[in-house]
Amino acid sequence: MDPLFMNIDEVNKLPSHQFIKIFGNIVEHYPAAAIDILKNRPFRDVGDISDAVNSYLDSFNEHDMTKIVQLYPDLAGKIADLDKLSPESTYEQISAGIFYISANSKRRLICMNKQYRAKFGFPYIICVLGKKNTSEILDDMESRLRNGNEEELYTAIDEVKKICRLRLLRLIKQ
Ligand SMILES: NC(=O)NC1NC(=O)NC1=O
Repeated sequence: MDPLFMNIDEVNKLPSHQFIKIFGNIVEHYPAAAIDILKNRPFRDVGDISDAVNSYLDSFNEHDMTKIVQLYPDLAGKIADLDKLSPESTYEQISAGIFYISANSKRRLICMNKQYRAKFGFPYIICVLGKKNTSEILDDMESRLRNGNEEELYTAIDEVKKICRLRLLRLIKQ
């Protein structure tokens, strides 16, 4: 997602197809979120759009929440290695230094990614922008691996919401 700063009036006036094109990856690989929140226009500000996305996600049952979190790529996973991440994820993972972690940290990350997927059935998700360093992420992953299934699904959805908000902030002028 190239930074494209629009103000809120411009967002409110976008033709629907353009709105969906621009906001179609606010929830990773899930343009249905952008289509759904269209009905909430006009928005007052970024917070208002973010609230609309959050309410949309909160309306899901656990089965559908699981489908959403399964759409996210692993941190430093195969998709990243193949350079096939979405532009948004690429920006986030590069900015957070995930692309440049040491070989040791990468081994630890890959190993915990595997354990996490095996336990929960979806990838470990954390909003990486704003994290101090990769050890903060690795420590969080280690601790979340001890969570129960339901608690972890809601934690993952909370991280999806944070990622959405930061994606919106990259698009809309405050
Ligand atoms: N798995 C995971 O956390 N992925 C991500 N986190 C984030 O902030 N951007 C991502 O692609």
